[in-house]
Amino acid sequence: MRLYITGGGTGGHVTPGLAIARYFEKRQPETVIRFAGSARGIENKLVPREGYPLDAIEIIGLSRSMSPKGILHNIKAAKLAVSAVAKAKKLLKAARPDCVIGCGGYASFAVVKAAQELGIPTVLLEVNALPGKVTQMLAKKADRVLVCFEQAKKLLGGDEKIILTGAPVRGEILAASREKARAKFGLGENDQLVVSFWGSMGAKYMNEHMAGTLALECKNGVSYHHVHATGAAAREWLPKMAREQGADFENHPNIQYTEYIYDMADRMAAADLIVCRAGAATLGELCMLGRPALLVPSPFVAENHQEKNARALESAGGCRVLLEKDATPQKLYDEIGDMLSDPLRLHAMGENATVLAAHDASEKIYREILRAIENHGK
Ligand SMILES: CC(=O)N[C@H]1[C@@H](OP(=O)(O)OP(=O)(O)OC[C@H]2O[C@@H](n3ccc(=O)[nH]c3=O)[C@H](O)[C@@H]2O)O[C@H](CO)[C@@H](O)[C@@H]1O
Repeated sequence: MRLYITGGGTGGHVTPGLAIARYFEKRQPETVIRFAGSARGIENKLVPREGYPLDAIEIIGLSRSMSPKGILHNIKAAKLAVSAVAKAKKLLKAARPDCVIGCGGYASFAVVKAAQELGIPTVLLEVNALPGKVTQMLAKKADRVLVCFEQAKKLLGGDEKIILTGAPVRGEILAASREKARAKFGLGENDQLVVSFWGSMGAKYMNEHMAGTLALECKNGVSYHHVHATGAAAREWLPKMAREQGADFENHPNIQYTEYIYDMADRMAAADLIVCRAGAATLGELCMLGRPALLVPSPFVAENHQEKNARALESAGGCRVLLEKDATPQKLYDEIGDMLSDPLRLHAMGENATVLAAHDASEKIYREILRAIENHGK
């Protein structure tokens, strides 16, 4: 079996692909897997780390602006899309996959489009409640469209090749043990750990606020541990900004920052509270691990879909939602303190989150990919 998995730009389009790859290898160890992504996306860090070959596709997203600059950008994007499809065809002819799996992002558009033109079976995975543009454009010719929300199924027309599987969660998340993870980080029974990050890429505005929150924590000498992932863009300026506001990290070794949390499964499993955005992959992980969260949905995503994701978890009692406009440094600090002050309530919140976990998603996805290959062209 040969699979070609494509997706990228942000982690939310890469980690589900990696989860599918790992699960396929578990079920069919001889599977040969390649990835394709955009030339500059986060997949260039994440995919090689997992030991898979990654082909780069030169492609850029469309601008929503109708200014002369926006129009010029879109002309360039359209030209690149044409050459990206041609390049993807060459890559596919060399890789000869049995199926191409598209997990979203512009690079996946080029590869899935090329596969459809070459007559190779294609499966799309749409992790969001509101299907993205790439899914909308490619769904018609795909052999299967796998979705994670009922709402997405309806919005895509609801025909029988659109299948509700749930989001695949990385194997490390499924295997994580809270006890082992807490021992790994040297946490005692009464130690509390807060883990925060703003999606796979960081977020400028929320990172500015988190700098203030970290400064408040340092100044007030909080008793809990806090690890914040800045994302690549804020790696340099966030700690500087926090220091300017009085964060003396050296004297408060409990308060730490890092560019990216690579051992997220252990960090999440060990955490008493997770503070983050409401991207689909992240929410799937929170539910699978049953961890309580304070969610600050990004308001800058298509049709505000993160708030919809977050409200679904909130109505199950699995998180607290704080809108970005209200998430000042002081408010974040107060909410974190308030949530940690009631461990029983936090525990109940984590338990509530597990109700939304899609435990059999990977197996369902595996079977649908096999069916797509088997029934292709019939
Ligand atoms: C701003 C934006 O467009 N966000 C979208 C993007 O989010 P984003 O790329 O942030 O995606 P998700 O929240 O879905 O996934 C992030 C993934 O990165 C991991 N992670 C993150 C930070 C870190 O330091 N370490 C780490 O391992 C998380 O555990 C998770 O597995 O794709 C998602 C899936 O299409 C969408 O729902 C989001 O709305």
